Amino acid sequence: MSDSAPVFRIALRGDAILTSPRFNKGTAFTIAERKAFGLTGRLPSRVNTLEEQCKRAYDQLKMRDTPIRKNSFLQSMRDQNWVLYYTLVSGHLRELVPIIYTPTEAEAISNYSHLFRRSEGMYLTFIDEATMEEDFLEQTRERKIDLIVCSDAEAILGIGDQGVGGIGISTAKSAIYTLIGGIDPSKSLSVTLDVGTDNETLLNDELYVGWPHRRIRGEAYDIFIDKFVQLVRKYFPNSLLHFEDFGVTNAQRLLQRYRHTHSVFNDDIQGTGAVTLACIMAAIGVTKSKLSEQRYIIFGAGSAGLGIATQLRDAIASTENMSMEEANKRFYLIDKYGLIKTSLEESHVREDLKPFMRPDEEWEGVPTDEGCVRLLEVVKKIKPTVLIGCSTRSGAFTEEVVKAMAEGCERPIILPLSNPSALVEVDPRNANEWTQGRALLATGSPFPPAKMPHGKDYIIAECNNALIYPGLGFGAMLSKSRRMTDTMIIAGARRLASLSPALIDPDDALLPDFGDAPEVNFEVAVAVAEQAIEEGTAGVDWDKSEVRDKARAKVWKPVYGEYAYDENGER
Ligand SMILES: NC(=O)C1=CN([C@@H]2O[C@H](COP(=O)(O)OP(=O)(O)OC[C@H]3O[C@@H](n4cnc5c(N)ncnc54)[C@H](O)[C@@H]3O)[C@@H](O)[C@H]2O)C=CC1
Ligand SMILES: CC(=O)C(=O)O
Ligand SMILES: [Mg+2]
Repeated sequence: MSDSAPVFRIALRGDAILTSPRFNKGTAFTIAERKAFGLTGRLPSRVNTLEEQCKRAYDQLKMRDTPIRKNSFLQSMRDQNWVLYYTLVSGHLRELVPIIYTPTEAEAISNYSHLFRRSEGMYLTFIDEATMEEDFLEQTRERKIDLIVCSDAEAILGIGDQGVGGIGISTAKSAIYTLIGGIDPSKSLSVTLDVGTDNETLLNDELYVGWPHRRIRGEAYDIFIDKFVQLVRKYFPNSLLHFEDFGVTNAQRLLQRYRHTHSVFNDDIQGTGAVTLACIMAAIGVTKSKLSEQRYIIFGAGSAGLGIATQLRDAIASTENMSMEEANKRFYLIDKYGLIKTSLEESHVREDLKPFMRPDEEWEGVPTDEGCVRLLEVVKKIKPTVLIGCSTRSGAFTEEVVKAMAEGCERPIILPLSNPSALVEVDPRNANEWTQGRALLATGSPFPPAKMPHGKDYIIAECNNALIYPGLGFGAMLSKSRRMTDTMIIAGARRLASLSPALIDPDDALLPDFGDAPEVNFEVAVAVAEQAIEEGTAGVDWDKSEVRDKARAKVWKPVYGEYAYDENGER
């Protein structure tokens, strides 16, 4: 990964270059550059190094006393100077990722209209559908875009419909692509698809900055989304289109509709499935068992729950030579109406959940709550080895549930994945205590370590899709893959699992530390690109042995370039 300064010919002068986050260097502009770009009178005399700027910025950040104030400060820095922002956050990844991403970003998004200072990314609004192409081109003309992250904001993290505030998740996910995946920020685009909101608080808020209208659904919604996807395909046919936090009725449907014609990725389904698969592969390395030998309860059968079930099922079927039907039988999915089983009303079971439906006969005689078989009863009956939460239901894994599970297996694998932190199904420190340190744990948002009975810290791994999606995406972009295939995703998950600290010490974290996420994701990207080449989906004609060096050369690093003024240069 070369740190040598890139050279740019730039057509911006004066305030125009100072307000360009891509090219602004602030007090780091050299004397020669100040003269060439008309900046001498616009900057104080001293020229700072990037290191000095970072020190000053970090001191200023520390003066902000709450996570949300730190989040606003960092957002404003990102609007001003990308190199400084990404250098600062990269230097303090473990401390600052929770500020720019979950859990703090959830608070920023839910207060979006009140915290609003300036626009970021692209806002495509339903009422402006007629001019969508012009609006799209206004921001993308003459740009080379490799990555588009979009959200319609119907299911942001675990906090539901956030309307136009969804731009916050698109920009946060894009920033993580850069920080962890090494994607050049000038080649990514963050989009909110504002199709209205059903969030009453937002609809009644006079300061709401989005389109104050109920959410558009049905055919009109599909036409709007399709228009956007076709623009992406027309102008950036080789880009990766990342879908984030769509509602459960649209997420899987849109993925299936577009994944065969473009490189499309749904993070909540595929990214979450992949990171959870890696986490469980690491956990069964500790318990010395196979994926197919587990009994899985997935609590919360929405986008993430279905994505996890599907990813695990596919991995069992493909790596352990088992039929899909047989592999499906390892899973027990639970949603609001209890266990997904055959006699549940049709309206309570989405079509895509049907392969995982349990037969009624299996549950005869099991106590129900108005006909619903609840989590505790399922745990008691099937004695799960793996319990995964993606329900947004804080505290659902009660002491009784966790203890009942621990009675039935030596090392229960418990992954309460709901975000943000306040929605976690069980505080991992409680789960650790209730199982006398036997549980193998990971969460969706960061948590402090738990204590093992012998006094050692047990590090709670962060099983968040951000630990893998930047690498999956980078691997697909690097190999110019025409599709993001399931086998590419499994290759990335395997590589991540192989880096688990628990494989060396069973009492260590199930997944690598977030502080190591850039190196880890680099490995994931290499695995994905190698797989794309092997299976023929790659658009490059490299040999697999070349991938690592090609990837190194492509990683974007936050370093100031050397600038020369050129009226025909970049803007
Ligand atoms: N750790 C990670 O990487 C990820 C975590 N998540 C988290 O998972 C949660 C769910 O996200 P999505 O699947 O995108 O949302 P979703 O809305 O598609 O799914 C949530 C599901 O939970 C169900 N549910 C709600 N209350 C329940 C209850 N009392 N009992 C059982 N099920 C219940 C809902 O009916 C729905 O099917 C969120 O908190 C989200 O932040 C999502 C994606 C990635
Ligand atoms: C992590 C993530 O994608 C979510 O919570 O929705
Ligand atoms: Mg998400």
